[in-house]
Amino acid sequence: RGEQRRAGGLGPDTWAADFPLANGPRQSPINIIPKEAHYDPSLKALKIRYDPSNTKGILNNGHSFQVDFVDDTDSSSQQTSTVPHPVILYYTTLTGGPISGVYRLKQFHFHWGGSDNRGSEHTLNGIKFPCELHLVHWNTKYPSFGEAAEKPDGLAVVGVFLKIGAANPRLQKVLDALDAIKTKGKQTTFANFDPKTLLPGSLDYWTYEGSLTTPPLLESVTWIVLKEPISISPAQMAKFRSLLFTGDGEAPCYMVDNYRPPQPLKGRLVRASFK
Ligand SMILES: NS(=O)(=O)c1ccc(C(=O)NCc2c(F)c(F)c(F)c(F)c2F)cc1
Ligand SMILES: [Zn+2]
Repeated sequence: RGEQRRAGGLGPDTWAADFPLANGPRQSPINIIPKEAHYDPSLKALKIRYDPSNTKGILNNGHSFQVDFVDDTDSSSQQTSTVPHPVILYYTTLTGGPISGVYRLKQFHFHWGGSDNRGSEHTLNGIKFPCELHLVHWNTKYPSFGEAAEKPDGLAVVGVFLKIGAANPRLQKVLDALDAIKTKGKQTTFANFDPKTLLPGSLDYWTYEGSLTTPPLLESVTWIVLKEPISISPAQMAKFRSLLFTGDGEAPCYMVDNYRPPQPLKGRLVRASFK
């Protein structure tokens, strides 16, 4: 895809000019070779705890769409103009796995291709999946996501592969909201969505130290990539591909191929939570 335009910016091959981290020592995504991963019996099971009241909205951000969660306590984010909300009692949190401490879910989003032979960011033995889900969490030892994004242990992203198969009923609520956020900058309300319903039966994972996969490519992500994919049907994939990179009034450009290809491992260890 090289220099091919991705609306609102140029492709991954051009990022190094403005973001020198693009050629850094711990960039993401990577190609995962299961046979070269090291089983680590000290890795704990992932624990995800979800509070249904946490979902905030769904947004077309011009390079993907994301479902945002309430992840801060300041009143502005929870008070509506008239009715004050009770302070959220607890958040959607990730603990266990390769991380220590409590990480809070901020948003989830996807990456996908223009056809079923590409779209995922991580690859398995060089194989690309048509789509990949990212659940983005930040370490609550830091005051905010923005601060955490600058720290080497600041973020944890759970990656889930999607493979073509039967229609996935768990995706339907997300898909139904896409008509309202077709163009860049559009957002709509989205309530009571349990992100745990998007996870596969097994929480076996590979983990390695990496980065954000879009600029500013910050090297602050502990990646946790699940071994078991979830399914998505061709019709559901087509719905993702009907979104636009472009804003209202711009020449329309379909939101496809919003993935960064695998980056050099540079000596990093990939650990497996399973034999
Ligand atoms: N594909 S992925 O690796 O899962 C990924 C996850 C999150 C972001 C993100 O939040 N970007 C905007 C953003 C930043 F990149 C920051 F560095 C920051 F501090 C922000 F507050 C912020 F919103 C980018 C890529
Ligand atoms: Zn992502």
